[in-house]
Amino acid sequence: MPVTQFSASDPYAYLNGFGSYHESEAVGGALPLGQNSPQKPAYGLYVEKLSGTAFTAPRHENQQTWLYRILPAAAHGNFQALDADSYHTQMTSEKENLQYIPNQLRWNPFDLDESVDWVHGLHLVAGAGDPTMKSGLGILLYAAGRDMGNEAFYSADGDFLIVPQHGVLDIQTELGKLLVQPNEICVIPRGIRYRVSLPSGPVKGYICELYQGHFQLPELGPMGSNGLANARDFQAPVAAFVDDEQPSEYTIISKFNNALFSARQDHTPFDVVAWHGNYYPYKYDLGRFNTIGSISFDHPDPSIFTVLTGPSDHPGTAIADFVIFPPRWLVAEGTFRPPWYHRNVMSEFMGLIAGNYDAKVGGGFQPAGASLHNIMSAHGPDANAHERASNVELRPQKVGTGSMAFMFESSLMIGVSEWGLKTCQKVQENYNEESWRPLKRSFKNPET
Ligand SMILES: O=C(O)Cc1cc(O)ccc1O
Ligand SMILES: [Fe+2]
Repeated sequence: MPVTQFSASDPYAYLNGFGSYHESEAVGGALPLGQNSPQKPAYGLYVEKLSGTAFTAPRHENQQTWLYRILPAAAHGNFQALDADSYHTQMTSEKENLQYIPNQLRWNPFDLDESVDWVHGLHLVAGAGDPTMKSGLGILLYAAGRDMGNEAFYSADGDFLIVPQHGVLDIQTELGKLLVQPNEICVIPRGIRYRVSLPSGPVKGYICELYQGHFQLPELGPMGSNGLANARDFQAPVAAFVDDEQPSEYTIISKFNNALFSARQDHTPFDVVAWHGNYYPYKYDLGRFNTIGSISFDHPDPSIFTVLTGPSDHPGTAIADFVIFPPRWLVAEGTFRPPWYHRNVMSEFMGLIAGNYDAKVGGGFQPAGASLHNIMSAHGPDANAHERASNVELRPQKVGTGSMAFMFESSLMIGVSEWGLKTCQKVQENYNEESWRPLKRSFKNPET
């Protein structure tokens, strides 16, 4: 029975820091000193480089990791396309385009599916752009109830930002293990192979796949050098490997232009004994977010709640911002405290991990549900929330206790997949009618 060897006694030990240069070895002396690729690496390991940016990317953007492993990742058979009906990462089963519609959309909670594993539990619900052009993003929902077998999955399309809503993910990556539960998130950069087990039973949640660039921390501007998500709270795994002397059959599943391919190999892909670099998976506890808000008046833009941003080439304009609405105090004086009614030049896809969201008190936005307010689609508090917030006594108030809503906000127009619009059967037909039609005129024209 192969045994996983870790670099520390705790299999879930982590290295702290966002965008840091880390190194980790599960066996002392596995990392070469003073060079990356010695003629004879220690212990007969192979050296492999994993690039996260172009070789020539400027230093401040450059991301790469050197792996010291038992066999190189290249040692596998040819990839074969999987039957497209067996998975749900494409736009439609007929491979048609996403549908772009200006309606406000809201989904009832998505179901668990105990019959499938991580890979087969991925469902593309919405997106924009094209992984072949390295532009845009995909929004996926996952629901799974089975451990992956002797399999490893990677996406060549983009970085997965995973937002668990229910259940624990035990993620064995090439670089080590991550245990991720609701109210935490993790990012698995493209190319990194991993296998998901479910130690607490079925899981479901949301994924933002960034086809373009990588997630980074937002600028803090006049806020100064700390606040929001602090760099030291991001955690990368320590090196952990399986020393599998007997040949073992493994399947590698590749997500490539949203289609899935599989290849066989006769050795474990989780054989990285040591690594060093700044291209690695990481997790973050949303409870550590240092929430900042108005201490005078008016409702600030939700950008103050940005955890991570996937920038476009235009400064300040994201392909995907990951924004959270954590428990917080509202103290603004003389202010309508929930979000204003608005039309946004960006698209807003929202989900709810737990609790409720203060802008929607009608009950239709539930944990494991979602909403999409596309570019310039008007939205805001529902009639009940408006009524309450317009009349409430403005004492300091703690909102969102036990709650966590989030938003994937994108400068791109978001299309919805056939699965998202029809197959999932979760779209609320009357979202718009129930939320805003009940709003009454209260205008009293002083001229008449
Ligand atoms: O629409 C929403 O609920 C998200 C949102 C929240 C907020 O506080 C300000 C703007 C915004 O789009
Ligand atoms: Fe909004």
